[in-house]
Amino acid sequence: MTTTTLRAGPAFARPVPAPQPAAPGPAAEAAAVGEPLLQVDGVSLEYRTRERVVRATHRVSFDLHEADRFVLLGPSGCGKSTLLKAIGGFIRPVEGEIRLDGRGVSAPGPDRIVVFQEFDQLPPWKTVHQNVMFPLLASRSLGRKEAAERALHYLDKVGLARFADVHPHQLSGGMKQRVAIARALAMQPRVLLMDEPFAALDALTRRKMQEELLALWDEVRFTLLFVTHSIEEALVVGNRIALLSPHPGRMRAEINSHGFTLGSLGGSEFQAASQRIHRMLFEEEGAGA
Ligand SMILES: Nc1ncnc2c1ncn2[C@@H]1O[C@H](COP(=O)(O)OP(=O)(O)OP(=O)(O)O)[C@@H](O)[C@H]1O
Repeated sequence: MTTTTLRAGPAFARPVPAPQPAAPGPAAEAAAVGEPLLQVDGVSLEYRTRERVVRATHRVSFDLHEADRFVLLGPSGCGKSTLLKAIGGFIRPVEGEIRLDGRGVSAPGPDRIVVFQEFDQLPPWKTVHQNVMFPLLASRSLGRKEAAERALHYLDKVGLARFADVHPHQLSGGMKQRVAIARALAMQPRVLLMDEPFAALDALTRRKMQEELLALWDEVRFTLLFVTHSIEEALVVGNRIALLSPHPGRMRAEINSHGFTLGSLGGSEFQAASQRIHRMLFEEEGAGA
């Protein structure tokens, strides 16, 4: 779809139908041909403490297909990180189901790797190379020689092969995030989950990292689920964007955004799209979903 299509309201945003009750029964059998890679199906998530229950998301549904760059966009507290944790297998839905390749997700696994915002996700006593090798060895995915080769391959992809033998404290914030991305991609997950990975970077580095992520995607074509609360970042990084309403998060709309790139920044179509999303997120509160 081109940016021209994005001007047209109905094609730009597809309103989300009324929430359906959670699908009953066991997880589906093996993935059928053409079935989405990841299905989030009527998922409600809660935190339970002794005093109260906090509902983080309410009956959220979306599908991811191979090589999608799918963005979860919504205001602070709408449950984006919680959804990512549930897809990672760290939290179980109280209703609905998450399926990967047609099978219910019930625990963390090497097919779903998360890159976080924090710079301290790399053990400081390991070199960059050892950091990228570590999950490959810990999960027994590869032997030492193959893990070393695969790690170097992905370090090269993020432009850090020269830094293989240094320790994380010798790297800038952006470089540490590149190592975290290389480490995640080296596992060759079915879905790469990124939770505001560039939010702690300065504006210029953040833009550069977005550019590099897109270049990397062009080369590797991984499937990405990316969380952000930046409208601009969502439009640049995603080919599809799910808009979540404020707490508890519900699907407000899904937007097709693959006509935008970093080159679109500042352009009138880009600004119009940003403003429309802003209105959908904040001004039409209560009118949607
Ligand atoms: N461990 C927890 N215990 C209780 N409530 C929690 C916990 N973690 C998150 N919450 C609540 O769940 C809701 C969703 O939080 P979550 O962190 O998923 O939102 P978010 O959209 O990722 O926000 P942000 O953009 O600020 O990171 C919020 O109301 C939050 O206060």
